Amino acid sequence: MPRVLVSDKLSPTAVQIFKDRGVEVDYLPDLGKDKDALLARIGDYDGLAIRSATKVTEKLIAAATNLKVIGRAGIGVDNVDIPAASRRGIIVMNTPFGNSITTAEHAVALMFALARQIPEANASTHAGKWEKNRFMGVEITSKTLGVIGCGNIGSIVATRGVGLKMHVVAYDPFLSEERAEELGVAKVELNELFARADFITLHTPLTDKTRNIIDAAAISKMKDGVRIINCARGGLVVEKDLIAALKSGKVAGAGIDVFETEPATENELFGMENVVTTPHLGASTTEAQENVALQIAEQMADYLIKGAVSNAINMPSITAEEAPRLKPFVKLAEVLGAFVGQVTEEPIKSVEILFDGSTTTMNTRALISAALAGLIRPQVSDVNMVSAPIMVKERGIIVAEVKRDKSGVFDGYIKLTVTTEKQTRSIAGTCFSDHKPRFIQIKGINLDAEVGQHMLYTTNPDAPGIIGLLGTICGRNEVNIANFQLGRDRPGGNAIALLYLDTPFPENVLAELRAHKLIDSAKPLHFDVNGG
Ligand SMILES: NC(=O)C1=CN([C@@H]2O[C@H](COP(=O)(O)OP(=O)(O)OC[C@H]3O[C@@H](n4cnc5c(N)ncnc54)[C@H](O)[C@@H]3O)[C@@H](O)[C@H]2O)C=CC1
Ligand SMILES: O=C(O)C(=O)COP(=O)(O)O
Repeated sequence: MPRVLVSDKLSPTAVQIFKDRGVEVDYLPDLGKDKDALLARIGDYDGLAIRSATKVTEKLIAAATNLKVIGRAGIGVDNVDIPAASRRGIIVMNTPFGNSITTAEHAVALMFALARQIPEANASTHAGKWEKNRFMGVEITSKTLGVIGCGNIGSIVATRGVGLKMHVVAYDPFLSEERAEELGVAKVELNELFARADFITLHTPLTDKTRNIIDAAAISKMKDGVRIINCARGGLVVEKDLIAALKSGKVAGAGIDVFETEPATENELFGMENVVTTPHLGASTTEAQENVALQIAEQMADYLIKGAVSNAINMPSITAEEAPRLKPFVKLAEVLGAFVGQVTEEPIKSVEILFDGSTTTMNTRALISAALAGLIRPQVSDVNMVSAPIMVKERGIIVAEVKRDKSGVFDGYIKLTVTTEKQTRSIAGTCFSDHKPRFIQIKGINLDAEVGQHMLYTTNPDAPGIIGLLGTICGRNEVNIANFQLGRDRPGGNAIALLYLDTPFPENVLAELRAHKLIDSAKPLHFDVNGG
């Protein structure tokens, strides 16, 4: 039974779902804050369910020897070292929509709180001061709202702004003109947004590109008296620059939910009159927490129990519906990769994966990941569909995908072509209705070979005697041949033989075989035909 640790505070719904789905679960909501205790226990778990308090560092991942999936009950995954997780083959998934409305509403709430100084007025009224003349707000109607990052949350904020009769301008390099029009916002460049906005709200993920997007230089381009709202991530705003601008009056107010360092218990922003702060509450509503807890538990259980992948950051999605059709082709892609990976001894420069006919309509991203995993497994044993693309990229290997209409007798097939400094190798295969992978072409030579756990691959001149030679050697060494396939490019030309054996071909007989005049090369191959 797979075992999951919940190390942040999640709705009890998650725990119930894990139990109902047959996943053992430990709910330790404070463990995420205790780095050492988490490190000591993480090795016991197949899954880790978190929010933003648990920091999944490279060190934690190294200790997580059984971990297969990290589930973020929420959106931002900047607290997870994704490259480290990917390298270890651990899937990282989130719930990209579950808390977006709630977070957008929090941004709007902070905008109103700033415009009407509600927190200070509230504190003053509670203190019995009745300072009616101290508080003078601004209307938001007809003001310009600048949205930086117009994805799920930003676009909800934008439409709320439109509904509140604001002029909304948005900066997002990935926002299309059509989508902007649909939302009723003007798509602008960042400097124009700075120049025009009365309120600026941030909704980008924290990445190397967005870090410090609001610094002193950016603030200097803004209108005097601008108000800034950050419900995304602390690192987007340089806090010391914001504080200086608040002190000088350049920025009239800031609504800050997220901080450079969290938990934020000491911060110069605290106590400033024109600053409204909340302790990372963007996602904290009953509705959102119910949504994200339910979703992450279902997604993690789906993966751990059925192998279905949804909302993964580092792996293509595989739906529960497509999984059965895709599975044999994932295996096929993997054995094609494994074939080339085992016969290639020099560094690989590029890989082309061609999808022909019916395979073009499949989840080719998943199939490419599987082919790459098979390809590099002979060099890095601990690799899977999650880690293969990143490892291939780290090795500087260029990967190309080609799709084409049905071109031959097969309904569809996959062809892998690998180029090294010395040569180009290709292999093609398909699956028939028995769902078993078959090699249909090697080095441009057609054949029809079942894939077995133990195989022997030889290249040889097309000449009489090869079958007898291989049969005799196998017989003498008590290796039973389950299947024997031959192919050649032309009579008397280049030929190949592929033997499917019941046991591994003995290593000590290889030298003898390779020395024979009928053999150009001989390579024992191993395929994981049952796993995965
Ligand atoms: N305060 C809180 O409790 C919460 C905070 N968040 C934060 O909000 C962020 C945004 O969430 P979603 O809208 O769901 O993400 P999303 O991925 O739907 O949207 C992000 C948008 O930012 C855009 N973007 C990326 N780089 C950019 C750049 N350099 N400049 C401008 N735009 C850029 C993207 O094109 C995308 O449209 C999350 O990454 C998370 O960090 C999310 C939920 C709750
Ligand atoms: O979903 C997100 O990105 C959030 O920031 C929400 O964080 P939380 O789950 O409340 O710790």
